[in-house]
Amino acid sequence: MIDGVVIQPLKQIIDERGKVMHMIRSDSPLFTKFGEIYFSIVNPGAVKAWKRHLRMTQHFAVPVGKIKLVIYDDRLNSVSRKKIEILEIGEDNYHLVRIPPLLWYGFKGISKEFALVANCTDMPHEPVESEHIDPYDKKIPYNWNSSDE
Ligand SMILES: Cc1cn([C@H]2C[C@H](O)[C@@H](COP(=O)(O)OP(=O)(O)O[C@H]3O[C@H](C)C(=O)[C@H](O)[C@H]3O)O2)c(=O)[nH]c1=O
Repeated sequence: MIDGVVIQPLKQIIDERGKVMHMIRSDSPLFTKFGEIYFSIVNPGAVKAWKRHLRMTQHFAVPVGKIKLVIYDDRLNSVSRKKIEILEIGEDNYHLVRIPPLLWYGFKGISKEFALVANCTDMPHEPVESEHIDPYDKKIPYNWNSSDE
């Protein structure tokens, strides 16, 4: 596991009318501070990568569809430096994932229909505190065309 990444199963309360899907609450040990909640839609097969936030901690949940979420640690003094974490999360494997600042991450839509990524952050979005590199940049040892088998 990459140092600082937390993966927590989330509850779904299902009945004949639909369901309630938990995400995060202020008395959760994962919660620090509220910044913003926004949603990212990922089309099937689309890759949104690589991104890195300098100050923002993010909490992802995917209540619709499914994504492959890949996180890469190249933090200089990290105990998990050079480690890659590959997770498949979505409505059928419903989890909250905390991504601390300074980790590279990206995700790919792997469901038949679009996936919806809900992101609860500890600060409002600021374009200057995030960095982006090409999904196929050799700096990150992961191939988005890989089946990960
Ligand atoms: C988040 C945001 C984005 N934008 C603009 C910037 C781009 O021109 C466009 C698409 O943004 P981006 O390519 O970053 O979208 P996603 O790939 O869905 O990523 C977003 O949602 C995932 C989950 C992340 O983790 C990112 O940090 C977050 O930016 O919207 C804004 O103008 N305001 C905003 O608050």
